[in-house]
Amino acid sequence: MINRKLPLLDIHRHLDGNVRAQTILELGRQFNIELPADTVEALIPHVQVIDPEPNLMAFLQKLDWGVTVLGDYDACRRIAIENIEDAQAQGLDYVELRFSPYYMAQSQGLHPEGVVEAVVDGIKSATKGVNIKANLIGILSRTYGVKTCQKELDALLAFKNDLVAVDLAGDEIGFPGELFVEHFKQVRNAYLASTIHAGEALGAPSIWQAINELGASRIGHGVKAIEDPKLMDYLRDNRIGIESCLTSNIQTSTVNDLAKHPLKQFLDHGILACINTDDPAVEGIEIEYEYVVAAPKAGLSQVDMEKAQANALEIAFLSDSDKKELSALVSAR
Ligand SMILES: O=c1[nH]cnc2c1ncn2[C@@H]1O[C@H](CO)[C@@H](O)[C@H]1O
Ligand SMILES: [Zn+2]
Repeated sequence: MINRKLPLLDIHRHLDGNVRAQTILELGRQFNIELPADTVEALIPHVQVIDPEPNLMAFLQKLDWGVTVLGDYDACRRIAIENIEDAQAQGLDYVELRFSPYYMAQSQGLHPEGVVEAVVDGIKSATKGVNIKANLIGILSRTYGVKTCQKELDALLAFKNDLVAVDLAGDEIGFPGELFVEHFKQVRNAYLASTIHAGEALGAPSIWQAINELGASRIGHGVKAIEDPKLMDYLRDNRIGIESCLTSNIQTSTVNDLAKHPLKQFLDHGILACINTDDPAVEGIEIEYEYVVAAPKAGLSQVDMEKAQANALEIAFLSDSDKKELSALVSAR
């Protein structure tokens, strides 16, 4: 269960993997984009994973309608605002929302920089005067290749003051981290942190590469760390956090049974691992489901879940004073 006396965070949540089905329908109509269905019920199987997909890439296809309907910058702003509304409705105190401006821009010919501007603007306006804090992480969608990722990075760096980190997501097997060393040099030079999707589709060497060559201070998924005892020690000793996403790992067939998910072992080893959603609308889950249903199935006790909640705050891209403030706010409620 979620302990409401502790701050509730989701620090691995894709804004563009979390577009409401109703919004996809409405934007489809607004921009005359033909959708595979014209009711929410009939659209669900096209935009949501129902049974586990055979692999990561099959899972990722389910995100596509959510960005295909982004016909203008206001549509991008709208989904950013709705992401804050939904996170707040879930009782989240703090979210790190990540998004790929090129992925959001490409279908309808928008400019990635305009997309970043619209998302930043939407998040700023939606978080004013409400009880939720949010930060943005920019994504390089590796599936589009090295050159496109450079353009995507340029668009993100134009708004570097509005971001806390840069991530690398998409096809880990087809576009391994080795291709993106130059990109993450620029990320470091811009004084931004990096968190990298690694050890999800590839093994432990991909996690070592993310740390040593891309400068990752956190790892998205990191499931395969369990295969390398030296890496397990390294993650613990260097306080490199793991953003676990339990249901996502089942739906991508990264793990075939929650009882075999390594999160419990990460926690027992003293690694700063935490519980997150990934792409909630696409997965048909929310943060509460991860704590109430998925985490117990993965063998976590109440104490483990509270540890995971505390770890999320520990590794969040927030200053120490912001972390203290968040804790104080929550314990006073
Ligand atoms: O679980 C995941 N693993 C790897 N990449 C992902 C995952 N979920 C979403 N994306 C990728 O993130 C970008 C949109 O934010 C897209 O590139 C999408 O394919
Ligand atoms: Zn992810």
